[in-house]
Order: sequence, then structure tokens, then C-alpha cells
Amino acid sequence: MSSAIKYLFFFLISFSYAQLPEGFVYVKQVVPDLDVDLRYYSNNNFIGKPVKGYETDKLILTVEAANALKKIQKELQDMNLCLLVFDGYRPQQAVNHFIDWAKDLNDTVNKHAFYPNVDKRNLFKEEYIATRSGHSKGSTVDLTIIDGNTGEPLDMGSSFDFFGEVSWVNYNNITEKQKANRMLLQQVMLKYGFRNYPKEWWHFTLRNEPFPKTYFDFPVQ
Ligand SMILES: C[C@@H](N)C(=O)N[C@H](C)C(=O)O
Ligand SMILES: [Zn+2]
Repeated sequence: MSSAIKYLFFFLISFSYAQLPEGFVYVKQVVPDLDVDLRYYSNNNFIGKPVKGYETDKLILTVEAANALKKIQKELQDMNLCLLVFDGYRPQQAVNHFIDWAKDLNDTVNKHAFYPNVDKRNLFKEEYIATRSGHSKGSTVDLTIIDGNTGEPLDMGSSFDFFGEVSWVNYNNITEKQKANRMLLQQVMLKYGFRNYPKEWWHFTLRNEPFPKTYFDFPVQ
């Protein structure tokens, strides 16, 4: 490719990304081969429709969190595995949408798939959803591991955002294979500086997060 064409290519690419606050990146610019399925941009989530503040399916994180994911992806690829990310930076307006949704107890369209055994009124009380989320600080991710050949997620014993005891990391009544898959995810995430939230096997926060006290609200666009 000639340098003029290269320049044009990067010029055009840069138009598809908005300007982010300093310290944040579009993760695909750091880890181009990362699989992302931003669930809150879709109907496939616990509220059953796209969430406010998610205007595109582009994953955004702090630079530090994205760099850590790059190392994790590399380590997994050496085992013919990859990461699949469901959520990263989450604006406060999205969290506020969750809070408003929770007030309408008649709206249970996706209860069967995401919280069949938890009363909707208890989702915040039981800490499956937070009113002030680590995600809004930009260094928290929800993710799993997929098989490099098939693209199928490893069996973790429950699906992403299945709110209930079966998703607690140390839940015992799952198969040895499911436990081993959870442990692999734990091990690789902890190795590169993340800590897990014990009630959700998929939720990890960078220990040395650069914005530990700031809840951001810029949209995902
Ligand atoms: C909603 C779920 N994906 C999640 O991220 N839960 C934690 C507790 C949060 O809301 O920060
Ligand atoms: Zn999460």
C-alpha cells in the first residue's frame, strides 16, 4: 500500500471514532482482533432493549484496562482461546436507565433468561446491579473466553448476566469442567491486574484503575 493510500485509510478510520476524554480508548484500536458483543447496545440483555447511552457497539475502556486486555488476549491465543467482551465503560445514564427500569415491576420481559429466581425488586439489593457502577469509572469489564476454532464460549455453568447463586464464582454445584473454565478466566485476569466480583464470574475491575473516584457519563458513540 502506498503511503498516500495508507494516510487516506487512517484518515477515514479516524472519522468512525469520536473524540474520547483523555485516558480512554476504543479498545479495538489497541486489540484489533478482540471479539465484542456489547449487550447493552442490543435487545439481548436483562431489560430486553438497548440501554440509554449506548449509541454504538464500540467497546471503550481506560488505556490501562485496554493494555491489560491486550496481554490477556495474547496469553489466551497461545492456548487457541480468545476473549469475548460483553461490556466495558458504562455511562451513568445507562445505570440510571437500569434504575428506572427496576421501578416498573410489571416489565419482566426477559426475567426467564436473566433473573428467573430473583425477585426484580431485589436485583439492586442483592447487588447484581449497582446504582453507582465500577463500569462508569472505565476500568471494569464483563467478559468470557471463547474457543479459537469454533468461536463458541467456554461453558461457565451460567450465562453472562444470569443473576443468581449459580453465577457466584465459588458456586459448587456445577461440573468440574465448568469450575475449571471459571478458574482459567480468574487466573488469566488476576495475572494481569484485575480483581473479580465474587457474585458474577464475568465481572472484573483493574486493581490500579486510573479513575477510582470518577463516574463518567459521556455516551458510548
Ligand atoms: C449488570 C451487571 N452486568 C453488572 O455489571 N453488575 C455490577 C454489580 C455493576 O452493575 O457494576
Ligand atoms: Zn460488570
